[in-house]
Amino acid sequence: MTQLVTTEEMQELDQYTMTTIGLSEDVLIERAALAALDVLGAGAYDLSNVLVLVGLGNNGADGIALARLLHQLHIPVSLQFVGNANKAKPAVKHQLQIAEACGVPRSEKSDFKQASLIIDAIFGTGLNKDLPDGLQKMVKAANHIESTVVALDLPTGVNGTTGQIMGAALKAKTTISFGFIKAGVTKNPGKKSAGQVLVKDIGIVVPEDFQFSIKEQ
Ligand SMILES: NC(=O)C1=CN([C@@H]2O[C@H](COP(=O)(O)OP(=O)(O)OC[C@H]3O[C@@H](n4cnc5c(N)ncnc54)[C@H](O)[C@@H]3O)[C@@H](O)[C@H]2O)[C@@H](O)CC1
Ligand SMILES: [K+]
Repeated sequence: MTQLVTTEEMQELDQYTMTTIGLSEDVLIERAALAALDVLGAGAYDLSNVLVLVGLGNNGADGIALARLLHQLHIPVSLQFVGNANKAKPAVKHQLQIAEACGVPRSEKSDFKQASLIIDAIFGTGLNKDLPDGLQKMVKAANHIESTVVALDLPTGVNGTTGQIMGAALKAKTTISFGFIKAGVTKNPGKKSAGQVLVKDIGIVVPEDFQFSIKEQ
């Protein structure tokens, strides 16, 4: 049996875990990154040149932490920001400081053809409007050359609740869902963008009286 969630429910559970239970945001980010590392380390991916595409919210923070973990294992990895890093959320800036201190390389221009694997850490459950035009173009270019993409939590551009495509969506080989599978990756067209969907525990706590809006499947 699998419990699906809407993005609103996932955000509520993230908040409950942080504010009521007291597990820090950094711990959740580190666990998300470790969970993704677990998947990548299982041997199904070419890790010879990993490119992590990073957005300005916590999905990006997960990606930066993952890049650091890969770098510390001597796996060739570089980080590329999508958007202006100065406008990033505090968690992203914090992860970036740590990554820089550890010497994780940053790349300014995307060369999708060079990458053996692209990690999509641009948008997750926070996506609430269509992708900006420039990002739509970038997503389409990446899809066009059929890069191997592993999406963190959700493929960028997929509405996590409805499965709708918000302008354009990255086509992933695998989507690693943190905590719970978001309903949007079980409904087309989001399902097609998500590829194989895996779910990984990151320590999210569910209140006893919590009512999920979707029945277990
Ligand atoms: N406690 C938490 O909140 C946790 C979050 N985690 C990760 O963080 C993700 C959610 O993070 P965020 O809520 O920061 O959101 P995202 O990182 O998905 O998005 C970042 C922000 O971009 C803005 N935005 C939305 N749509 C946009 C658009 N079309 N164009 C431009 N800007 C747009 C929103 O303000 C949004 O908060 C999850 O999917 C998961 O990967 C995990 O690290 C676990 C813990
Ligand atoms: K993502």
